[in-house]
Amino acid sequence: MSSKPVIFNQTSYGKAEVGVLYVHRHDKYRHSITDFQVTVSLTLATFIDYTHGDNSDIVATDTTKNTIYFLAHQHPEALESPERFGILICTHFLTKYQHILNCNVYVETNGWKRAVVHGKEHAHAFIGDSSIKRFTTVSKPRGQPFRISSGFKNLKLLKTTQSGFEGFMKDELTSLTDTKDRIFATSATINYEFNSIDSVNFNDIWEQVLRTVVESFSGPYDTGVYSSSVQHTMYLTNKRVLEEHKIIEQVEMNMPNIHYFLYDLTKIGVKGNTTTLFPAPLPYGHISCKLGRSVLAKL
Ligand SMILES: O=c1[nH]c(=O)c2[nH]c(=O)[nH]c2[nH]1
Repeated sequence: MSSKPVIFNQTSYGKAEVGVLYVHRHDKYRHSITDFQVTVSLTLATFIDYTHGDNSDIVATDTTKNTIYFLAHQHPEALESPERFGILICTHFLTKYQHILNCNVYVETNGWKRAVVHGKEHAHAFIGDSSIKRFTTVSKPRGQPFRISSGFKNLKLLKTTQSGFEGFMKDELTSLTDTKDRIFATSATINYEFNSIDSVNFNDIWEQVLRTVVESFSGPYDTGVYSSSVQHTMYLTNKRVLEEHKIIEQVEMNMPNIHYFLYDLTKIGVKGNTTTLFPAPLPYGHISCKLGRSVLAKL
């Protein structure tokens, strides 16, 4: 039997879902806000906390929470994007404590839009934009470059035509029939990984990726574009993201196929219903696609 000591290399701990609301006061009445939810996870070089109940190396999760608020207060310029704030937090912990081997920061943003009053954007009143959620994961192993992946979740998309599903495998258990025209509804998630973070404008990239996902799903504003499957639409979207942004190394999408079906009105004597549908209850089709730059080059 080997006498090698057991190596723990998978430990991490920290503070989860720390809510930070920062008020940027431009003047007495005109303000803007940043609203982040931050989770920090640290990995230590030592395991004495786990193996011996010795807490002397632990940076308390309470201290981690205080640090998040302190850094937001002292460096509001870093709040311009969740990525910059993640970089700041990682840099702080790895600089201050040599026994921290890895810092991982996950930031989710809560979106707020200015309230519109009498047709004008309000100076300091906001409306919660609860649906689409921007997120990022910033991690920094000691001595290695930053790893950053970003994206959004919960982007609700629906189109009423230009979607079909035909030619799939049929066997004795198949009941689905081919269709050239169906509703395509989803709640999209995208997560893209950067290959470099030098002089990246994270906000611009995020806006552009969002635009690409919406355009790729929708097609031209008047005729749209035909989707032969959720799979194909996702692949084309990922491909476009990689083609448009050389700084993105790989991209992963998740597009559940949320079903809407025509309601059967013949039961109550109405024939030829083509307009009135119901959202099908669970289950839904779960479909994902990850595409890396090196794979794309070979296709
Ligand atoms: O776009 C689709 N992909 C599938 O794999 C699938 N399976 C299914 O039942 N409907 C659909 N639609």
